[in-house]
Amino acid sequence: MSLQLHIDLARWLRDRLDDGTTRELVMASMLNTGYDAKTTEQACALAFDTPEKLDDIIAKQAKAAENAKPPATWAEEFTPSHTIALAEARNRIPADHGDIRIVARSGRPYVLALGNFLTADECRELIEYARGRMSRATVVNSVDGGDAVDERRTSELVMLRLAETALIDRIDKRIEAMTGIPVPHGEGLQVMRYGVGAEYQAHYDYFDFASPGEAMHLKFGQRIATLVMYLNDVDGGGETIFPNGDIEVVPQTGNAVYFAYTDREGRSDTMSFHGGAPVTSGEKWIATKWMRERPYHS
Ligand SMILES: O=C(O)CCC(=O)C(=O)O
Ligand SMILES: [Fe+2]
Repeated sequence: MSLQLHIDLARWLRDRLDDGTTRELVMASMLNTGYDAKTTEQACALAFDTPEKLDDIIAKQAKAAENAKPPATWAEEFTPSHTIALAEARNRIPADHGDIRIVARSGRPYVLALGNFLTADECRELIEYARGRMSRATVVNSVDGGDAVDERRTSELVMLRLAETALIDRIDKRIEAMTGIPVPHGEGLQVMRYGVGAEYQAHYDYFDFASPGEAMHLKFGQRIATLVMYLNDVDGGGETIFPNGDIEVVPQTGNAVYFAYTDREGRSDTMSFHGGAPVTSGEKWIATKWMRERPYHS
């Protein structure tokens, strides 16, 4: 049986071949990010022993992704399983720290740009808390050192636990109050820092049932919505982009972007394809909350 590689993993493996990362490091990195031993073994055998097959997969999957259309049975209007009900009727959402403002809306992809989700003080506190805890986001890159090619891929991150600090608890509860998605459905906040040139290539946040590397994540339930909070002003670039909707959200301290991508029947919306554009000047700090269809934490 041939291995089905998710396009993101295939591209990542291609990049590691290009930058000369060793097989051992690639394997360590995959295991570290949660791939099981068998998938890791098979993916590395494919990439390192038969790179032409890897390129073939990338070419085929890229084409398939381009052609991917939502199923014909979908209504023209996407109805996410979770919307922020208040946001549809009003321009402000009262919260514990003041009003969250709706800055922009899109029906499909379902996207809300939000102002004042966090206060400037909260952003500063979160950055300071995360700064000393950032891990080598990708083992591979940090070993390669800081050359320009590597830097494009390098973002540092830290996963924080629910209620790890009073501030994190407050933010998680604010997200619950705004979205109606209970705190235990949320993964721990992830804080990420991008330097100049760093980006997050366009992707789906939901997991692909067809991909063995991702299927394991589904046992904790599918992701249904994401909130990306911007913790600082970025001098240049770093927009969150939704190419299918031609939407760019500019990162600004305390603002956020919420997007929901699962309909009431559990189907994930391909229109939610999105990424973080390269930072061209300054740095970019975000905190991301991914939310699941059912409790992720028990
Ligand atoms: O960096 C961004 O603006 C997007 C981040 C993102 O897509 C994610 O954290 O899932
Ligand atoms: Fe994302």
